This record gives sequence, structure tokens and C-alpha cells, in this order.
Amino acid sequence: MTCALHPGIRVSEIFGPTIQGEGVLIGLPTVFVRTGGCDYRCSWCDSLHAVDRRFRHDWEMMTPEAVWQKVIALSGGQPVMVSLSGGNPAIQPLGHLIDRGHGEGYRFALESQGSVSKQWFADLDVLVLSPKPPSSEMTTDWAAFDACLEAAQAKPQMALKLVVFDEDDYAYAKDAAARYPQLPVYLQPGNHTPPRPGNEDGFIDFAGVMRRMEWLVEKVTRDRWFEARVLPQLHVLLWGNKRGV
Ligand SMILES: C[S@@+](CC[C@H](N)C(=O)[O-])C[C@H]1O[C@@H](n2cnc3c(N)ncnc32)[C@H](O)[C@@H]1O
Ligand SMILES: Nc1nc2[nH]cc(C(=O)O)c2c(=O)[nH]1
Ligand code: SF4
Ligand SMILES: [Mg+2]
Repeated sequence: MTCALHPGIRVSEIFGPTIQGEGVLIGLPTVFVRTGGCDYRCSWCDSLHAVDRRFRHDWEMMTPEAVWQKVIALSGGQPVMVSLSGGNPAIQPLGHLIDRGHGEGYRFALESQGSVSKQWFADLDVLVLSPKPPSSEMTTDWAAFDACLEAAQAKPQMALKLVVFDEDDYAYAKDAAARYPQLPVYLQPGNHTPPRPGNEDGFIDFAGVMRRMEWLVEKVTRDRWFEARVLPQLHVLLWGNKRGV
């Protein structure tokens, strides 16, 4: 049951502890709460099971308390980083969950494309904003993105995480970094073989992803873009397209 005071959270999956595989918190033990539903449809999304409404029967409306109890069970009650991802977690009412967890010493990171802002962003410990480059076939609303930064009030640790597939994406990443010189930048090579319905754990072109990673390293070093950090999706290197890790 959900209630008016603490509305329900649409959950796709809760898993971990595993390690954070991407960006500023890479390598850190983390429990993931992946919410269901997204306002974007990136061409290469690796989490369609939390985006596409065809999977909505696998999503569950849970009270913040029920989500919290699952996090407690997975972590054995020992405070750990909780990553709120999705889908777009910003469209879910996560403020109460964050308050509840903070009361017991847990920390919260949010991963979002920056299309929807919420006042509770200021309560996060880490805010990772991942605006989407041209290869995604999405268009960035920079005013909406700015609103996310305003909502956060510079309280959480913040970072930009950009997926790069090609030259156009790289140019977009440079532009995004120049817009927000105060934010550290993490570049990650795109996985052009993400899971797709009927092929969830299927073929993944590791060699192709690593070639793109090498190309990206060459680009930033040749450009003397010395503030950028280039990282692979570590969980993809370890487990491919496997879900729940
Ligand atoms: C699945 S998204 C969920 C959170 C939010 N919707 C977002 O996009 O930031 C988590 C991260 O995975 C990245 N991602 C999604 N598909 C990818 C792919 N095929 N290759 C590399 N990164 C990918 C996104 O860009 C984002 O940084
Ligand atoms: N280990 C691990 N690290 C991740 N970093 C971002 C993820 C995501 O899908 O949001 C993710 C994920 O699904 N697993
Ligand atoms: S914004 Fe994130 S979850 Fe939504 S479609 Fe794009 S990559 Fe997938
Ligand atoms: Mg992922």
C-alpha cells in the first residue's frame, strides 16, 4: 500500500551489493535501486527493461519503506552507497527514501539525464548528470538541465558523465563540459551491443567497445583535454550485459 504522505516508487529492480561500474564512484560497493519508466528513449539504452513500457508488468509499485527494507536486507544493515538509477529516477518520489536512509547512515547517489529536476536533489550525496549526445537520438533541453543544477544547490558532490560513440558525441561532450566548467567530467565509451528483448544476456562486442575506449583516450590526450577522465563500464567488462550486477 502507498499513502498520500509517502507516495509509491515504481521499481524495476533492487540489487547488490555490487561495485559501481561507472563514473565518479567507480569501484565502490553499492546497492542499486533501479526505478521503472523514462521520459527518454535513447537509441542505445542498455536498460530498456526499466524504460520500455512493454516491461511494465515486471515493475512494482513499492512504498519507500518497502524499498528501504530491501536495501537493508541486501546490505545486512551495514551502511553502503545506494545508487538510484533507472529509467529516470528523477520522475519518482525518492525524497522520503533518502531521508530514511540518511537516518541510518547510508549515502545516496542519483544517475539521471538531467531532464527533470526535483527539490530533493539537494538532499543527495552525489548527483551524476548524464546528458545525452547526438547518437542517442535525444535532444538536450539545457534549461531543464540547468534546473537540475539549481535544485541541487551545489550541496551534493556532482559530476558529468558522457557516453561517447563517435566524433559528434565527442564534440557534444566538449560543449557540455565547457558549459559546466565547475563539474568534473567522466567520458565512457558506448556499448553498441546493449541487451535487447529476446537477447538480454546475449552477444557483446568487447573488442569493439575497447577499440572505442582507446580511440577516446587518444582524442583527449591529443586535444590536451587534461581535465577529462576516460573510464570503461567496469561492470560490462566483468559481466557483459548481465542484469542485476
Ligand atoms: C541506464 S542509464 C539510467 C539513468 C539515466 N536515465 C541516465 O541515462 O543517466 C545509466 C547510465 O548508463 C549509460 N548508458 C546507457 N546505455 C549505454 C550504452 N549502450 N553504452 C554506454 N553507456 C550507456 C547512460 O548514459 C547513463 O549514464
Ligand atoms: N555495477 C553497475 N554499475 C552501474 N553503474 C550505472 C549503472 C546503471 O545501469 O545505472 C550500473 C549497473 O547496472 N551496474
Ligand atoms: S535516459 Fe537513461 S534510462 Fe532513459 S533511455 Fe536514455 S539511457 Fe536509457
Ligand atoms: Mg547500466
